[in-house]
Amino acid sequence: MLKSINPSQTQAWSELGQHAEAMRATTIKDLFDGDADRFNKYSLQFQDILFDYSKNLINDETLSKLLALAEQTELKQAIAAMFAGDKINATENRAVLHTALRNRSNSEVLVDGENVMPLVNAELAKMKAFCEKVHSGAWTGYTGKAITDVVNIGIGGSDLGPVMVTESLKSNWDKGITPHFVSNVDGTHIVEILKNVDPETTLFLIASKTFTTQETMTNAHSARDWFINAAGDEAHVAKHFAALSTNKDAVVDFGIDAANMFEFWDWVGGRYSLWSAIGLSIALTIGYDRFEEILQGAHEVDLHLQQADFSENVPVLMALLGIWYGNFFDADSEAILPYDQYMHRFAAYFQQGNMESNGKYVTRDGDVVNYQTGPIIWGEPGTNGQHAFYQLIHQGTKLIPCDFLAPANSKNPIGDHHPKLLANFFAQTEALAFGKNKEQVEAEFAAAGKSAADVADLVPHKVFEGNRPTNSILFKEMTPATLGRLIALYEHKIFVQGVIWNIYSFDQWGVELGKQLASKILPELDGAEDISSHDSSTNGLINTYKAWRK
Ligand SMILES: O=P(O)(O)OC[C@H]1O[C@H](O)[C@H](O)[C@@H](O)[C@@H]1O
Repeated sequence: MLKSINPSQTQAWSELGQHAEAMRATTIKDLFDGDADRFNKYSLQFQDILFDYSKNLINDETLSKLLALAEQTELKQAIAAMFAGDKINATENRAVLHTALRNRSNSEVLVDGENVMPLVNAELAKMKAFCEKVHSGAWTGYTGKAITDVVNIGIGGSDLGPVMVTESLKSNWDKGITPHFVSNVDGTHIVEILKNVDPETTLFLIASKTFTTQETMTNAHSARDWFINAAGDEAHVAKHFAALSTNKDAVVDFGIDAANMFEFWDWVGGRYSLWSAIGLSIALTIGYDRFEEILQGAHEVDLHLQQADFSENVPVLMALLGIWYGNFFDADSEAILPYDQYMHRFAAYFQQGNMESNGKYVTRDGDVVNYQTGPIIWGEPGTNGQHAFYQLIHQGTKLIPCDFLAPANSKNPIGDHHPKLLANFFAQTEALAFGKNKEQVEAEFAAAGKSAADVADLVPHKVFEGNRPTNSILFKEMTPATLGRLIALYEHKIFVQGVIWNIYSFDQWGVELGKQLASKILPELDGAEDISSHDSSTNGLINTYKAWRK
């Protein structure tokens, strides 16, 4: 159990409040003007990743107060508790040990007195053996052909991680396997995927921690029906369906052989499960060895979180910077902007990671918080975002701290695409921080031969205030280990923030009510009679749907 400490009652919090007032009087530009060494001071290199946080509205005093907040909210103890297998997910009475899944040191990790590493290692060995069979062609479909396509059927944490990782590592798809992902209960999703795969050479992975999720079970049954219809015999299911789950009974009830089940455990949260059997679609697509490299990269970050001084601890600094803006400057969202087309689902992945973890309004004591918790996360790959929503980041009325991410080396270095891409990354962070003041705008007009009087009306529209904070995360190139590191950095940022905000980051009760109401409404959609059991809006929507449906 984590101790309940209200961060807003700490000494550090009130000092940060006063300090934030003082910092409003300065700008990022002033801070750079006053310190030629600012980049060296406020950037860190972790393995092949450069984390530059110098373009933030912070100074040494800010950092020392933020670090004091981490201390006063007992972050160190919370980190130790998580890695030790304490049941820090108290509302579900569970340990939080996605870190054990990637514990490459194989040191003992105890849950209820039992070392879980033998379980983790056995499951990894099973995944490895399975990948080898599929890749070598030893595992065949019902007509003796090798597998060419893998369809992962899952949603939320059983979908977003595998989608994001396989996409990010697309340059490593060299095992002859094409992955597909079906998540939405909208029939369109599975129908469109099934159009492109051949039952003889397709393997379905039914990915669900609980194996009860409505969307996944519905899609799994439709896939099974489609397959049996083509194969003509239920006995062939064994060669084409595997399950990734914690719920053996439900897997067997569904008709999947327990031998084709890859297991994980209740101490792995869904949105932290790509490191587990849920990662099987990743391992099948890029190869098991590369999957292990992802685990290795994440493990390095796990050690860094535990061992590095907080002042040099990348996920801790990321978390503290988020708290600085969210709690002391009222920022309510953060943008994640990867300048890497392969990372196009990275922000979407961390929408679940952040918003399901830290979208909580009660403290660990059950009291309503008196401060902001988790931010809204959003983002698209650069440069597309630049031509869509950056206007608001540059000149809107909202403060939006942004993370810019990019590889120094492209997997597709054609022509001058990559220098152009990175020039945009660097230019955007520069523009956001330093802006363009009135004098600069006027000087530009003057240089173009325009008189001050003629352009006076236009000048305010062309002024960029700047002072928009960004983090820059530059890495050498996208490799499986690098991706593992990047994901783990963001995961631990979320954890650190949840600790400081005194909330439970590893449950997700907020998604339950909608599910319950949907299962109540589903039978009401049968038949033609009008419904009157809800409020007038819900009744009106249901009854109009019934009247309109063909
Ligand atoms: O893996 P499953 O049990 O099917 O759960 C899939 C997803 O659905 C739930 O509603 C949760 O909100 C998610 O955290 C979870 O990842």
